[in-house]
Amino acid sequence: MSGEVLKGEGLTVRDLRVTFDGFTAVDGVDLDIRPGDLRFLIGPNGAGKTTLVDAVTGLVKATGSVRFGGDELLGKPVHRIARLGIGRTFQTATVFEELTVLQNLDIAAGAGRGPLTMLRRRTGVPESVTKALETTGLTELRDRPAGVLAHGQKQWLEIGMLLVQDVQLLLLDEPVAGMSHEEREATGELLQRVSAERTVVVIEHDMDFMRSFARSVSVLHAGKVLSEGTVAEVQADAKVQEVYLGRVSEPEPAAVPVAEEA
Ligand SMILES: Nc1ncnc2c1ncn2[C@@H]1O[C@H](COP(=O)(O)OP(=O)(O)OP(=O)(O)O)[C@@H](O)[C@H]1O
Repeated sequence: MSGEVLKGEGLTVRDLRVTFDGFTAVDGVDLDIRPGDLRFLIGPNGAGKTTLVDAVTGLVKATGSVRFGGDELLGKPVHRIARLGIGRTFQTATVFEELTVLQNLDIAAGAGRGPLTMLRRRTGVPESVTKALETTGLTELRDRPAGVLAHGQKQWLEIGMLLVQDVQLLLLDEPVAGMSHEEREATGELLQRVSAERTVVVIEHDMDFMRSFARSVSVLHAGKVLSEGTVAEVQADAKVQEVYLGRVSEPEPAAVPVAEEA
């Protein structure tokens, strides 16, 4: 890097393991995600991507080590991990539909603050909220109820709610699922802007979206990291082609007759 100092903290995962009733869903994962990265986690269904994010955010028990900045996250409860500047979105948006965009952001900005501070802040729109509206492109829609927003706009609002909490590590679960092409492009550009100052990890199945916007990629398979690197590097990896990416160039299933069992 050219000596520039990126804001944000890196994520270091070592020998992470998550077991459900004897089944190992995450099986010794190591990850080094540097500050300012836009890392995509890809892999077939059941590879362990969501479980990995659950472990980082404290939703499931894990062994090994997950360090963010100077702090060990494993063993800490969910709310303490959140307070260290780690936030996530889920596959379905979780905004307050009856409240306006502004109110949703305002509530998120007030998270963790006392009622007196909240009252004092009522007089104006906090700068962090104004900035989040601009970053997410929702300024014009600030007084609309979140429930009337398009699917993509709700996802951007959720990302905005993480920004106003000054989250330094954003973990996003399939942020472009169900979005139109235009919404995907806008989301990719949003994530690039966000990751200029923070660290962003995206679980994704959309390979076109990954190719267009990932700065780095980790491929998970059966709970392990199968491959890691730039988009070009993982695409060129024969192991990846075999278990995952190769599928996109395979003939349609209909064109492959399935042999009848004798
Ligand atoms: N709470 C749970 N109890 C038991 N098994 C679980 C639990 N959560 C996940 N698993 C299993 O762990 C494995 C990894 O699941 P996970 O959801 O992390 O995969 P994923 O890579 O995110 O898949 P997808 O792309 O389909 O979301 C799967 O086999 C899943 O069935």
